[in-house]
Amino acid sequence: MSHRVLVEAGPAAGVAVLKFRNPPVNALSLEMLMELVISLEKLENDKAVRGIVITAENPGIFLAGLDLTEMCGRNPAHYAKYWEAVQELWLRLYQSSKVLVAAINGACPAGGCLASLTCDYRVMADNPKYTIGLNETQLGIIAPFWFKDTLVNTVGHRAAEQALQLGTLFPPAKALQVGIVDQVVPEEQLQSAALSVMAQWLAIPDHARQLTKTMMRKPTVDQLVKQREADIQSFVGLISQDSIQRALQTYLQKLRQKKG
Ligand SMILES: CCCCCC/C=C/CC(=O)SCCNC(=O)CCNC(=O)[C@H](O)C(C)(C)COP(=O)(O)OP(=O)(O)OC[C@H]1O[C@@H](n2cnc3c(N)ncnc32)[C@H](O)[C@@H]1OP(=O)(O)O
Repeated sequence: MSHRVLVEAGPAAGVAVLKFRNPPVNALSLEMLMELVISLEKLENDKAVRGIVITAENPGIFLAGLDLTEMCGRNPAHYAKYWEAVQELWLRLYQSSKVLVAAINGACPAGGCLASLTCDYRVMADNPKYTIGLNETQLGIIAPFWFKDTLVNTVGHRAAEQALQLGTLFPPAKALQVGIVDQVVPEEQLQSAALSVMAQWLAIPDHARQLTKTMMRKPTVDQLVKQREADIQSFVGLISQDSIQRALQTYLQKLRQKKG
């Protein structure tokens, strides 16, 4: 039974809707990652499902990214387990044979942006409070190579380099201009727009679309698969450094003090 992920049958045949519901901000905790992987595996094995719309149950925050509390003050074994789960989610999403459409109905920083970038198409609600991007450098950390490659595959090298170095969080219109999202629509039309684009993608024969997707994504997937363990060790080494721990603690404190 999943608490943090809700899967519903969509209004159209062959379409499921996967909703994030991990209050307060839909951060990707270890439990949330594991529930997502299980839900995605079930959907992947369900032949009746051809497409999945991915969204947040409550508008406002799509996904707040990785859970910072999983990366602060823990031991190396925990960091390793957490990072393996992050890798697993990315591999499931990026290699999914289904059509994935992200209906971005809230803030979408870092790991949230990465999850949306694994989808085949991104529709974002036109709300200036919502931003999207890989903002890792703003936290004093570095996006791993497979985060970077997923962005490069979406927006090209120059735009990705600039966005990554600056850790830019783009509001909807700018995200559309850069190509991080494919469509921006009024907030109340988000779900219908996602279903409409899903129908267009499902009009293509599955086998041809799936083989094309694999052809396009395989080199990026292979890069991580062949050095998965080394990538875990590299993460554990970096995240355990005092300077990185201090940077993350400072960032978390700033988030907490924002309210006070
Ligand atoms: C070094 C080696 C390489 C490492 C590579 C690691 C890659 C990391 C990628 C990531 O995903 S890092 C995480 C990046 N995420 C963010 O920067 C988002 C931070 N959060 C926000 O900007 C805001 O919280 C929000 C999502 C825009 C929502 O704002 P809102 O005003 O609605 O809520 P808050 O009051 O800010 O937050 C409520 C509550 O939640 C806590 N929180 C927020 N984000 C996270 C998070 N990502 N992880 C854990 N906890 C989070 C926040 O601290 C508040 O907690 P409190 O105890 O209630 O004060």
